Amino acid sequence: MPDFYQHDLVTAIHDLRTGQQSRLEEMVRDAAKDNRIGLVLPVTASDMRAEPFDVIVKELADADYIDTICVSLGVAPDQKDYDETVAKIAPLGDRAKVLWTDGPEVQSIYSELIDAGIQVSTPGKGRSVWTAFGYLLADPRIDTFVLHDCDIVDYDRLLLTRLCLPMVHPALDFEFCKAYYARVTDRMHGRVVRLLVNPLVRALRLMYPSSEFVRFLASFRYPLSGEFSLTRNLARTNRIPSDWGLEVGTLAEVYRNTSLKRVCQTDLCRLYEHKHQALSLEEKNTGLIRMANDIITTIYRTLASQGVIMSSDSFITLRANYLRTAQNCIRQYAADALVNDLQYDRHTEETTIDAFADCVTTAAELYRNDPSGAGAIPNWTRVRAAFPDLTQRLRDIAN
Ligand SMILES: O=C(O)[C@H](O)COP(=O)(O)O
Repeated sequence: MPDFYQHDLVTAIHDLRTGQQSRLEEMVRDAAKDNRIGLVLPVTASDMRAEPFDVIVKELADADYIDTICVSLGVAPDQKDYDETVAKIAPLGDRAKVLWTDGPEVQSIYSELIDAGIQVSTPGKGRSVWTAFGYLLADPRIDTFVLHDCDIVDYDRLLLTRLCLPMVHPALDFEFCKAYYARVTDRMHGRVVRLLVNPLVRALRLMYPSSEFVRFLASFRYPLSGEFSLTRNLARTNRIPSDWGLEVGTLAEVYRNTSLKRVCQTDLCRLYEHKHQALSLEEKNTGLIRMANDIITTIYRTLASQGVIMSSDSFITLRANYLRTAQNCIRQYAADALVNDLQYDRHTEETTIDAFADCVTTAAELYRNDPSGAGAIPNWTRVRAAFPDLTQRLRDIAN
C-alpha cells in the first residue's frame, strides 16, 4: 500500500517498497543481539496439518534472529497431534518447543488455576496465547514477544521482519506494533473489519466524540489482525480476552497500559489470505456472528470501564447510525472493487450488515447481563503473584 498518510494517534510504518528484505533482516539480526525475540505460534491440529504451516516452518528455519519459538498447540486432543507437531518443527532446532495446551500437564495447570479462582476455563486462541506468553516470560533474556497466525497462505519471512523491526531497532521506542494489510483475492475479504468494525467505530466516534479510546481504535487500519509484537512488560501486564474479542481487547489493554506514542502499526506488505469462517445468518452462536457479538461486547465493556454511559436509547441510536455508516462503506467498497477489477457482491454485503446490525443489539443485551465480562484471563503479573513458579513449570513441560 504505497502511501505515507499518518493517522493522528498511531504511527503507521508503511511499505514504501524501498526496503530490501536482506537489509531489513540484517537490521533485525543486529538489533536482536541486545533485544531478544520470542515468537508465539498459536496452532490447531488441523492448521498444523495444512500446507501453510509447512511453509511457515520452512521460512522460519532461516529466521536465525528469532531466539525462541513457542508453538502453542490447541484443539489437538490426541497424543499423535502433539507428536506430529514436534516432528514438523524439528527443522527449527532446539529453540522451538511445542506447548500442548490440551495435553495432561498443561490441563492440570489450568485446573489448579481454576481452583484458585483464576479464570482460564475457556479454551481458544486467547488462552493459548496467554499460556505461550507465560512460557516466554520464564526466560528473562527475552525482551520482545511476537505473534502471528499459522493459517497464512503464501507466508514469507518479510512479514516477520516487518513485525520485529519497529520493536527491536535501537533508534525506535515502540512498545506495541500491530499488523495491517489488505485481505484480497479476486474479491475483498475481511468482512468483519470492513462491514462491522470500521463503520461501528465511525458511529461510536459520532456518538462519543470525546472518547480518546474510540479515536485510538479508529486509527488502526486493520484492528482485527492477528499479528502483533509487544514488549515483555506489556505481555506481563495485559489481560487477554479468551473469546473473539481477543484482538480488540488487546488494543484496549494496550491503550490502558502504555503511552500512545509508543504504539505503531506496520504494513505487512502483502495481500493477506487465510481460511474463512462461515457467515451463517441462522446460527447466531457460531462463525462470524459469534465473532461479531464477542467483538462488540468487548468494545461496550471497554467503554463502560472508561466511564462512558450507554443507555438503552444510545444502543438504538448506535444501531441506526451503524447501519447508515455501513451502507456508506458499501458504496465506497463497490467503487474500490470496480476500479481494481474485483468481484463485488453488493447484495451479500447488504445482507451481512443487516446481520451485524442485529449483533449491535444482541451485544447490548450481553453487555447489560454481564457489564464487566468475566471472560478475560488475568494478567501474568497477578498470576505470578499467586503462583511464582508457574512460568518455569510451563517451560519444563515444553522442554
Ligand atoms: O478479519 C476479518 O474481518 C474476519 O477475520 C473475517 O475475515 P474474512 O472475511 O476474510 O473471512
